[in-house]
Parts: sequence; C-alpha cells; structure tokens
Amino acid sequence: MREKMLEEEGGENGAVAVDPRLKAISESIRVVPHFPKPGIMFNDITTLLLHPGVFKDAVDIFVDRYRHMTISAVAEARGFIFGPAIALAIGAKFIPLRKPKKLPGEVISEKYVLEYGTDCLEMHVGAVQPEERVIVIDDLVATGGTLCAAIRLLERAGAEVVECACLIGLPKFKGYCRLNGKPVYVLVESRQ
Ligand SMILES: O=P(O)(O)OC[C@H]1O[C@H](OP(=O)(O)OP(=O)(O)O)[C@H](O)[C@@H]1O
Ligand SMILES: Nc1ncnc2[nH]cnc12
Repeated sequence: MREKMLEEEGGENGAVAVDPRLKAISESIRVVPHFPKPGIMFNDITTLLLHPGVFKDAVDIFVDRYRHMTISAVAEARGFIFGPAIALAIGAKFIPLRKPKKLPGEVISEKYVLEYGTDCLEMHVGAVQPEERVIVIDDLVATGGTLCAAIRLLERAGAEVVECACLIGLPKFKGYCRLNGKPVYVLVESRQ
C-alpha cells in the first residue's frame, strides 16, 4: 500500500539542493526523541518559527517556486503555519483541511493512517471548484498518509493537485518523489 502510494523517481531536487538558506532551515528544527511515542524522532518546527528570518526564508522558497504556476488555491492540513503565508504571497485562496467536527458547513471526509495512529481530515464542500489548480502544503511528510488524504479530498471535489510541498521529508522522500501520482517537493531531510 505504502509502496503503491509512494513512487520514487530519480533526479535531484533542483536548485533547492544547493540553496544556501537550507542549512539554517534544517539546523533550526529541533529533534525530540521518543515524542509522542517511544521510537519516534519528532521534528519540531516551533523552534524554526522563533527565527523570523529563517521562517521567512522557508516561505520565500515556496513562494518563488509557485508564484508563476497559476495556482489558485493552497491547502494545508491542521497546522496552518505555512499555507496562509504562501497563499497570500502568490495571490491564491487558502483552504483549511481540518480534523472532524471543526468545520461548520457541509464537509467531505477522508480517513488516513499516521506514523503513530489513524486520523481523519475534512474539507468544506464548495471550498474548491472543479479544475482549480491547487498545491498542498505540510510541515512534514513521514508516511505520506496526511498528504494522500488531502489529495483525495481535493480530487473528489474535482480540483487539480499540481504538487505537494513540505518543509521536512523523512529520508525516503529525498530527491524527487510522487504520492498518489503527484510530485512531492521537499526542502530538507528530517534530522534523526
Ligand atoms: O506523512 P504523515 O505520516 O501523514 O505525517 C505527517 C503529518 O504528521 C504531522 O502532523 P500530526 O498528524 O502529527 O499532527 P498535527 O497535524 O495536528 O500537527 C505533520 O504535521 C504532518 O501533517
Ligand atoms: N517524525 C515526525 N516528526 C514530526 N511530525 C511527524 N509526523 C509524523 N512523523 C513525524
């Protein structure tokens, strides 16, 4: 299942591989061993957010990549830390994908499996129109379960998911990968 979702492709992660801003981005992420469960090396981005220059560099890298790709919506699940800033900068709308029972209107739902449990995402019906070009942002990709659930929600609404973008990827996401057929763009590898 996981192998089916995640198809690796050869190749480098483009200019990002040599971007001098990436070192500080990577170093500002705190790694917390055994959180929230034994064996999980938790990549904590809250320490990056305490450095406005580094936080801005991360947002800018995504903005530079997506500003000329005719993206009309940016979707993000649960945390909403990077998506709204990127959406505003590229002139796109922002679509929050939330945990169950948080959105008051009519919703569609997708269940998914996480590194440490199962969960569910919901999106308002009407948040996106058929054929709109959307990117999905997340702070971290581990199993890919969250991004795949987001892709499924958006595609059920008829949207075109152009790419998924993550600040941090577990090592298997190094280079250029796809999830459910969609490209995954990753800035830095997780620190273990
Ligand atoms: O690739 P995956 O295995 O799906 O894991 C990645 C997800 O895990 C984390 O969120 P988490 O669900 O822990 O909680 P949060 O969204 O409430 O921060 C992270 O923010 C990603 O959204
Ligand atoms: N290792 C990890 N660090 C932070 N968030 C995560 N979500 C899933 N795995 C994670």
